[in-house]
Amino acid sequence: MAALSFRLCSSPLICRATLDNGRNHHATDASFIRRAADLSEMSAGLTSPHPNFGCVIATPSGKVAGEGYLYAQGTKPAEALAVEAAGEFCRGSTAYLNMEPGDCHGDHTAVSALVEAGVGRVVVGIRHPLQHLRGSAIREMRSHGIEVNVLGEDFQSKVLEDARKCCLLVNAPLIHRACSRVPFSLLKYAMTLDGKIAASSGHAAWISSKLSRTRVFELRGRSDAVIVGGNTVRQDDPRLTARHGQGHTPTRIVMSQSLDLPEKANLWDVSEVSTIVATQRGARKSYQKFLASKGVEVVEFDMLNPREVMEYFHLRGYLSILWECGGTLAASAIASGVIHKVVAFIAPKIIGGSKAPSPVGELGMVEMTQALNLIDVCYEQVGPDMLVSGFLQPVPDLLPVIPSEDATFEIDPSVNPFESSIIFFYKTWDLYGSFSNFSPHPIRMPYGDDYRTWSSVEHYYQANKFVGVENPLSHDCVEKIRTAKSPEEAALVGRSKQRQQPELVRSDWEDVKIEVMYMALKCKFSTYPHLKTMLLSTAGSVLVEASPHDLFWGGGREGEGLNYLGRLLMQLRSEYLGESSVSAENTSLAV
Ligand SMILES: Nc1c(N[C@@H]2O[C@H](COP(=O)(O)O)[C@@H](O)[C@H]2O)[nH]c(=O)[nH]c1=O
Repeated sequence: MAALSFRLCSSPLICRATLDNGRNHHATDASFIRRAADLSEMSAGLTSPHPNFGCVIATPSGKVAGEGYLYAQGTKPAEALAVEAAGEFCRGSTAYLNMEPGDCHGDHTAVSALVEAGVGRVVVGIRHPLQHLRGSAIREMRSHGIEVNVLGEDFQSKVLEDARKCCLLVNAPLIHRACSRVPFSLLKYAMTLDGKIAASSGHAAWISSKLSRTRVFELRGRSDAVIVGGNTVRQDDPRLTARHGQGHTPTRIVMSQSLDLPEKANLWDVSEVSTIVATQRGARKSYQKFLASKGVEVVEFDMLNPREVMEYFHLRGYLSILWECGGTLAASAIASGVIHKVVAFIAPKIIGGSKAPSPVGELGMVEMTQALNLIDVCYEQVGPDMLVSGFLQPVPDLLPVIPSEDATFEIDPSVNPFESSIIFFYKTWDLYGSFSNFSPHPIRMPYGDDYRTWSSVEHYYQANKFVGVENPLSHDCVEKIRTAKSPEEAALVGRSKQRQQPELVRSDWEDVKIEVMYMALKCKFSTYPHLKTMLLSTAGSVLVEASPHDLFWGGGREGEGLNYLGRLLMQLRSEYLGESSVSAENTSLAV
């Protein structure tokens, strides 16, 4: 902008004014984009990690008219919330988004909210990192005549570059998901000034201060899972809970080749939060049975190494993992290239001990020049401790754009990079994410002799477990689920109640659950024409819910799952296709 005006104007005074105006313009854009990035993280710790969206709507005079952020996967988009808050001030305003809209493939709620509100200009921090969503919302907004500027594309400046960096950081997990097959992993440890994570006896309580450990609880609350090795379980008997009093508690993962683990451990108490043990295939079958009897999920791997385990949890839709392991596992994870960021709490204390363990074990480096240098290092004092954090791998800026299926076909028709006969879907941000029961598509379903609206299929499905049971506690469950603020909260309540108080569940649930799900899907896909179109567009392909651990509704890790969700969607699709072929026949007969 400034460059263009400089070329056109003659008097230096005007140029300066225009230039300054351009710079102010940038400063304003940068400050609102940074605000949107901050907003986008507001749900951290409340819900499980999801794509972070924040939206600030500013009037032409630079006043904030409305703000919003995505609370959880499958809830109202940030843009729609900001438009609601801004009301009539949206007309002619500018909307600032940390990231291009698109929590759900094929969903237009965010863009239509901005278009219908009469927003005049949109500034976007970064394009959506996922290939199937990247660029479509920007194209759609421009097609409605909205001026859309993307930082780093339409104009550059230092202040804007810094704002753009904030947008990259708040969605680092999603960006890493877009271009690697592992979740974003953060290695955290606390060590004494002389580099020990425990005394030589193994005693470690406590190295870092209470304030630092509170920060650790926050880090846990921002993670899908916290992972430790067997040694940590034996030494510390940790709980690994978030203990920050907010909503989200991460799954605990133990990696143990031998399953040489104690019978009694805090991690085997899964009443509040689940635990998964990753082990070598065939290890200690009797102990695996013991863990299963405690409600601990055991996942076997042919090769138990950090990359295999991380690729598996990537399939489970995990975005962020916190490694709180000992030095041996930390070294193995770093060597496997799965650690992206390191967070070290350094306490001003000396413990000594030639055998005292250090944070990172053997990496095979013999010269200091081989040391791994952190990038974007931050230093922060936390109480008496020093927090040093930085990236082992930079957040990829310009992603290797994975060519879409059509683009690949154009390049070389003989190459068929995608198994087009099978369509996998899982998280709402995945391709065909709208097929997920967590997608933000409210449905109106018959309820008793009335109708009720449910925020998602998941809300409706979970509530139905407790319908028709005399026990007043069952009615409470239905209400608690119906009013849950997100599909994930509805699932959490439904599943934990079913596990803890099975007597509250309707006696015929196992017989009716498929029918309940089918009715909900039928309502969803007939309520939203674009979803029905998307479903019909998959004709000829097998639909599989790519959940590697839900072996009833999902496809399972090696296809061993029953995939009932995929089956019901295919059944619905053929019903629609049958209808449309019948109607096409009628039409042709009518001609
Ligand atoms: N000793 C030590 C840490 N130890 C880490 O915390 C785990 C215990 O978690 P929890 O049982 O939830 O309190 C332990 O297994 C180890 O991974 N962490 C820190 O931030 N600072 C400390 O000084």
